[in-house]
Amino acid sequence: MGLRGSKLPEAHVLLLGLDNAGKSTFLYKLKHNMSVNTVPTIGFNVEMLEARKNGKNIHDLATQKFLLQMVNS
Ligand SMILES: Nc1nc2c(ncn2[C@@H]2O[C@H](COP(=O)(O)OP(=O)(O)OP(=O)(O)O)[C@@H](O)[C@H]2O)c(=O)[nH]1
Ligand SMILES: [Mg+2]
Repeated sequence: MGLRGSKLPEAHVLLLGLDNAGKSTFLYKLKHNMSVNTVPTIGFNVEMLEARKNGKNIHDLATQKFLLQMVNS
């Protein structure tokens, strides 16, 4: 966590899962709010996300129900 000139705290989040689990799909759904076609990731993906997007606080993402809605919508 850090501030880096912003009032919003900064967090580094590591998303781990088995091959083909949907990690990249989930990451790009969060970042772009759209479902993207993915290819198997070689190495890893790194993206920066705003803590607040579309009026939703990132803390709202903690519920599984919300996560499933995000990915499947
Ligand atoms: N039905 C369904 N398919 C999903 C979902 N999320 C991802 N997929 C599909 O699962 C496949 C793998 O998704 P990826 O996001 O590439 O998975 P990954 O975990 O990044 O895979 P690696 O990079 O190989 O580790 C793709 O064909 C996605 O379309 C989901 O919520 N439901
Ligand atoms: Mg991937």
